[in-house]
Amino acid sequence: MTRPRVKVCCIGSIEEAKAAMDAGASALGLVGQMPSGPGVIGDELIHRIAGAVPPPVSTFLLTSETSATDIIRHYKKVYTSVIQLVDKPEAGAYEALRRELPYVKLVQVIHVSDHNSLNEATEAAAFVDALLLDSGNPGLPVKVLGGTGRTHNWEISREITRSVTVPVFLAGGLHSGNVKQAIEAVQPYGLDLCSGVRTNGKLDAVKLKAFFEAIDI
Ligand SMILES: O=C(O)c1ccccc1NCC(=O)[C@H](O)[C@H](O)COP(=O)(O)O
Repeated sequence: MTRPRVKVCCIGSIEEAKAAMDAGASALGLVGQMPSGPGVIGDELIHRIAGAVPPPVSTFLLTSETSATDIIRHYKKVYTSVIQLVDKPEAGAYEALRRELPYVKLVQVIHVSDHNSLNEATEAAAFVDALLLDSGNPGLPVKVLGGTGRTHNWEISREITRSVTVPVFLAGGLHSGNVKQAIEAVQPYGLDLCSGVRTNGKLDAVKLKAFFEAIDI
């Protein structure tokens, strides 16, 4: 089994970006305005961090916008290499994003809850460069779109990775103690995590090292 790529999310400073890259991260997540969650930073800071990251490492803007116009407006404040859509986009948005931003990679988050998530994933996979399976709940009065620290049903996630041809990242409650089991269960292309490598909201070098050691297979 090859080692999955790792995206360290909720990066809050250039120092955190460097620490994550030094530990072995292939990608960094930069969380824009969200209805809730612990990892949100301002667009000006996202732009600065993205500008400081060298080319082999991807920078993901996490946006909760759902219309193409608003997603493009958000992107044009930060200029990351990837846009991660954490909510379901409006009809026609993927096509408009491809037309307007043909050089930007798109990642769609699927909040895995039940077997409908498989349909949602296969539909989205036709339009994007990768999927990211997470544990949020967009159905709540105040939407929860990530950063929950909770795992979800990995059997459904495994079904999704088997069914789609695009790369799949697994997220939601991953940490050094459960990541090996998660890789075996889901066999994802990549892993994404936020709270599992943080203490009191700050990136924790000890947890980060333990996480990369745990996936050193
Ligand atoms: O962290 C947030 O505030 C957040 C809010 C809304 C969407 C995404 C958010 N975080 C970024 C991520 O994509 C996390 O890496 C992912 O949800 C996994 O988080 P965790 O379960 O804490 O590892």
